[in-house]
Amino acid sequence: MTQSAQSSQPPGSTATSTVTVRVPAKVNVQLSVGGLRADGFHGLANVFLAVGLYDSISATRAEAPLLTASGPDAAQIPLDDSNLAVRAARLLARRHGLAPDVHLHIAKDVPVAGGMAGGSADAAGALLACDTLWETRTPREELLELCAELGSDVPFSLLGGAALGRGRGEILTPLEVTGTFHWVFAIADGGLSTPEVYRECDRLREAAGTGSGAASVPDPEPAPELLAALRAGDADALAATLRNDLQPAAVSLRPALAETLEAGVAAGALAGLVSGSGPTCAFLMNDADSAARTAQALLASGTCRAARPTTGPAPGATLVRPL
Ligand SMILES: C[C@](O)(CO)[C@H](O)COP(=O)(O)OP(=O)(O)OC[C@H]1O[C@@H](n2ccc(N)nc2=O)[C@H](O)[C@@H]1O
Ligand SMILES: Nc1ncnc2c1ncn2[C@@H]1O[C@H](COP(=O)(O)OP(=O)(O)OP(=O)(O)O)[C@@H](O)[C@H]1O
Repeated sequence: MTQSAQSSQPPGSTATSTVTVRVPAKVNVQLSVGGLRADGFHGLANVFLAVGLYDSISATRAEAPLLTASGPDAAQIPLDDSNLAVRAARLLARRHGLAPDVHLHIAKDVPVAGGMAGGSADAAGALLACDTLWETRTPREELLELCAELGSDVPFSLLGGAALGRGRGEILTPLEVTGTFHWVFAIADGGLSTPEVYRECDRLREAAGTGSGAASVPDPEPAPELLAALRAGDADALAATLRNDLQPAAVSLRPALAETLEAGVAAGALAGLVSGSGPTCAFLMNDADSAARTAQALLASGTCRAARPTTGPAPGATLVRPL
């Protein structure tokens, strides 16, 4: 699997032999991080919101496995067997005793290593696309279990909307949301490694003398005011309760993020926070007009590479071809 392509359609695809799935990015409106567990993960109270930046994953029957990618940042993703979409296709094929002979094509729009679960989106998309192409009809619960095997964020990429993630983030409870929240995402040059950001979080906790183990960090809980703000569709109340325990670690590894966060708030955001493990910064806005203005001001501030206005919640992995 070592080929890249620049077109948005997989080469050689035909209308009948290709399945395409669209999958959203996410922002964590609450990311409360518990102590480091014995298995190397952290217990979380993780409130996910899917937002309107999407990757599209196409699956086409092929004689042998092949992966291609397109989009401005496609060169940043691995095209070998470490790609999460490839791992997803192999996992599903193994589950059903099939050969993983499929051409996967990723049309990439979610920032790479940006804290917006782009790789997870591709994994969830590949699972759904291959399950449809191969007519394996895997029950939803089983698909969610396969997602969890691939990564902590992957089940949410399949589900979309808004959800509380417990455990390491993979145990999901859908959440009620009223209306639409407006956001601007400030995309940085270069990514941050998720395990490194968690390690930095532990290091900062140790340095502060609070300890980083499961015995010393209280079990994280979702904030009732934040869940109420989502239920009510109240952007001001949500802005007052946004929280990301990984933010100090992301800013410690990338101090320039402090300037991006300041620039967004100075440009009219209700509040800003680092998205997940960063370095993308997320700004909650009042409406679409202020989102467009703030995106322009952020770009002009020179504190980010790109600024994208969008909304959430967005639907989870969705079949877009064939309809
Ligand atoms: C930061 C978030 O994006 C917030 O939603 C997620 O917690 C990260 O989820 P992800 O990228 O799917 O992460 P995984 O692929 O499951 O794990 C990658 C690495 O991140 C760290 N990790 C991840 C999830 C978690 N609850 N605790 C962790 O400490 C571990 O070092 C793990 O080896
Ligand atoms: N399909 C994929 N798309 C992007 N990155 C991938 C993919 N498959 C594997 N990777 C690897 O995973 C790393 C993390 O990429 P990803 O874009 O998922 O980060 P992220 O959005 O910060 O993740 P998260 O928010 O879930 O922690 C990349 O640096 C890349 O090496």
